[in-house]
Amino acid sequence: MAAIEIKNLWKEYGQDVVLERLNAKVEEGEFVTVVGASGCGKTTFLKMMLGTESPTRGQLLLDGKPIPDEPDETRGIVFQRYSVLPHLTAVENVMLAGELESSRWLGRVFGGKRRALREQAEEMLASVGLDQALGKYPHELSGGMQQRLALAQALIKKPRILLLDEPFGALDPGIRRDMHELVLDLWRKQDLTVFMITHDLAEGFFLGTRMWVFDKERLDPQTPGSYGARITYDLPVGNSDKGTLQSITQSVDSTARVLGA
Ligand SMILES: Nc1ncnc2c1ncn2[C@@H]1O[C@H](COP(=O)(O)OP(=O)(O)OP(=O)(O)O)[C@@H](O)[C@H]1O
Repeated sequence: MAAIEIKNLWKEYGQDVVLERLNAKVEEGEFVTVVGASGCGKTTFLKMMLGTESPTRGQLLLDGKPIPDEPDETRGIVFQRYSVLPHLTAVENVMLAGELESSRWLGRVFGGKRRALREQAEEMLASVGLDQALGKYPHELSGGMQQRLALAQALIKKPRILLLDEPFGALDPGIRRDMHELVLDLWRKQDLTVFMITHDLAEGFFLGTRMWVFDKERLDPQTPGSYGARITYDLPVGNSDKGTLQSITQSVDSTARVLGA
């Protein structure tokens, strides 16, 4: 059985169809990169994976059961600009992410549990290269370091699935390359299944084992919300030729022109 199964999935907001008829199976350990025009529903899909949005039709299954409809320890998420508490240090921010999970009602843990959590948070920060920044506050960290902190927060609960919504979009190219290495390392070492949205096709090709293109097959320029996006390409990346890359770029650009009009 595939770890994740998407069966005839739809998402509509009122009259607007955002996603329609998505079908796919994803095995444990795949790294799926998701590209597509702005506004065609990539984040909406990730939110359904996280459980903060529900499908309007169809099913999203994890191990054959509907994916939990609220965030839990199975899934971690990193956004392009992350939100941490500015008055907490790096290690405290990571501990908080672990605390909220292990003590749902109080939101705090004490004594031996707290010491264990601190150790875990320190290890997690070391694994993302922030061992020298445990006591730093978010405003003392660079953009790349802040995204490392966001990764540590997402991973403290040992999720099976890591959801990344353009996590490196705001970073300089050099820093991005370091982050690529880090994310590939975490993916391999922690046996993660990753879904990562990117606007950068080359990044999608480089990082993924599989790339999905979200695009509208049917597009009415007068009412772009009449039809939803689908997975128009599902490619094992690494094996794709330049022509494919070009035709994806053309179709995504023409949808982007209509949606951005
Ligand atoms: N809560 C909501 N209520 C109504 N419409 C929404 C809601 N959330 C998203 N949408 C609409 O759904 C569509 C898809 O949005 P989404 O953010 O998923 O696109 P995206 O592909 O991730 O875009 P981007 O690449 O710019 O982040 C947009 O038209 C957006 O306005």
